[in-house]
Amino acid sequence: MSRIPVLEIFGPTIQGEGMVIGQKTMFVRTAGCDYRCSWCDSAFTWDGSARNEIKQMTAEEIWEELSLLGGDCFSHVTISGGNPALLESIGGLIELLKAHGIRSAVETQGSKWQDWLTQIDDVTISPKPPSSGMQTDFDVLDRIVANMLKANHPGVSLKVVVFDETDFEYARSIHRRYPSIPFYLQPGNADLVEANTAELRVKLLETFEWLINMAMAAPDLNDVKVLPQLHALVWGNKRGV
Ligand SMILES: C[S@@+](CC[C@H](N)C(=O)[O-])C[C@H]1O[C@@H](n2cnc3c(N)ncnc32)[C@H](O)[C@@H]1O
Ligand SMILES: Nc1nc2[nH]cc(C(=O)O)c2c(=O)[nH]1
Ligand code: SF4
Ligand SMILES: [Mg+2]
Repeated sequence: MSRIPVLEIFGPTIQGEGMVIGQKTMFVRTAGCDYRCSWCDSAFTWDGSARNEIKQMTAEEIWEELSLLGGDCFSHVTISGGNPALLESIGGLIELLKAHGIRSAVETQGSKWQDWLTQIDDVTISPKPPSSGMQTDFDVLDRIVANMLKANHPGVSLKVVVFDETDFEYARSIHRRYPSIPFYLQPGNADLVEANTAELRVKLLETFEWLINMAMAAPDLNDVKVLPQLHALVWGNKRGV
């Protein structure tokens, strides 16, 4: 039985980002990432700081935990990380969720392909802009987008986090490269240590407003959706929400 390294299972909560923002959902967060984004808000999934919390779980064990936590108050599960697309074993979990009538979503950066991606209802691909310190492998990203288009997948979107003007230009180039994919812009949270949510909200709303203004002035982004991290506005930098 192939296992999945799980760092946290939480919910029900709302999806705070992107294409299904506001959707009531459970979260399964896997351990491990092939990237090391400078501003990663989930660095504990890969920096070793939470290594003692990683549980190697079967799909059935994950389902049990989801049921225990969510009872009958959920019909949607979001898989995030880390990078869940590192794990072939997620395929079995998706099948099990489907068998229970549960819809699924995934958050991934578009650096790895898995066949199970086509089985997910809401697929968010989030290529990383220059401020992350990461470099996009466009051969891989092109192939992932092409595979999703070939599968006629109805629920795929691109979401780019933007911290500065260089990131904004990168985001534009992503939209230009894949014009048929619904495109989302998300302001970066630059203060991952602020424990005072009221103070964090002010900063997050300022960067949200900056990003709205940038997008409104860009004629090549007339179809873009600009969204804040809703969960950060509500719960701040708290983990497991
Ligand atoms: C923690 S990542 C996990 C999934 C996958 N590794 C990825 O990056 O898409 C989930 C989402 O959070 C976003 N994110 C991470 N750190 C952030 C930050 N400081 N501010 C805004 N968004 C952030 C990522 O860009 C991604 O869209
Ligand atoms: N509520 C909530 N929404 C989210 N959307 C993406 C998240 C993530 O960390 O992948 C996330 C998260 O951690 N919490
Ligand atoms: S790709 Fe996602 S999980 Fe990995 S370091 Fe970047 S933001 Fe964090
Ligand atoms: Mg998050």
